[in-house]
Amino acid sequence: MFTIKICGITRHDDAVVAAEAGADAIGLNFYAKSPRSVSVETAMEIARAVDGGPVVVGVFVNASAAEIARVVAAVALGAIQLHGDEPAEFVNELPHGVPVIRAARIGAAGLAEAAAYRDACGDLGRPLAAMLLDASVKVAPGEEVVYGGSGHRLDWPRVAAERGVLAPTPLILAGGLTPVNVAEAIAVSRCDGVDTASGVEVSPGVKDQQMVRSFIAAARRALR
Ligand SMILES: O=C(O)c1ccccc1NCC(=O)[C@H](O)[C@H](O)COP(=O)(O)O
Repeated sequence: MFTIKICGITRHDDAVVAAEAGADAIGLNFYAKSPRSVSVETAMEIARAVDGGPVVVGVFVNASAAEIARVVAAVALGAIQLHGDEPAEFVNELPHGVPVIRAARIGAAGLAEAAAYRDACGDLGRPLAAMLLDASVKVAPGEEVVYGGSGHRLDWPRVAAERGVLAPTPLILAGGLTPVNVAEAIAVSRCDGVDTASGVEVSPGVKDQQMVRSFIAAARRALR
């Protein structure tokens, strides 16, 4: 569905730079606790700025189906990224005709859990458009779960070794990707696409526009 996604964009100009540099998708984050969260009004403005360009993906963490439907309609999102603890059955409550990407935080158990989730969505008649593989971050008891944007890397060789269990679902590698490591990440993991948030930033939600351009160019070369 897409191969290069720049996530956590909060500024109109960063979205335009990503689009002009050839991003296939941009991610707008609607999780209020994220430093990259945007209001629906800002999201509408950003989506208008890149109209006809990259797919605009809405990132949600444990939002209600009604809330997601409201945002999808207002912002004309091209895809929904579930990045929380939503069960597989939840996909059936989402607006029809909008592709769903599941973010799976990959820990010690590897990709098997993600494959079971993917299969359950298929059985429900709502196959996933892609699976986004993100890092799982250990937190101390009582601390907030880190759902995403952690800058932590996955075990790329392990992803490559286990990716077959998720075939033929497209795999988007995320977690700690930067302009410097993205080519190696693609070569080693053999994923179909890549996603980055913190790896191209000056500060959370503020993209370094040169890093965005470099990331996209390096990823594009490596994905050829
Ligand atoms: O970026 C966030 O702050 C975030 C918070 C909660 C859920 C998801 C979030 N980001 C979603 C993404 O798709 C990120 O690009 C992905 O987690 C990778 O982040 P990073 O390691 O910073 O590149």
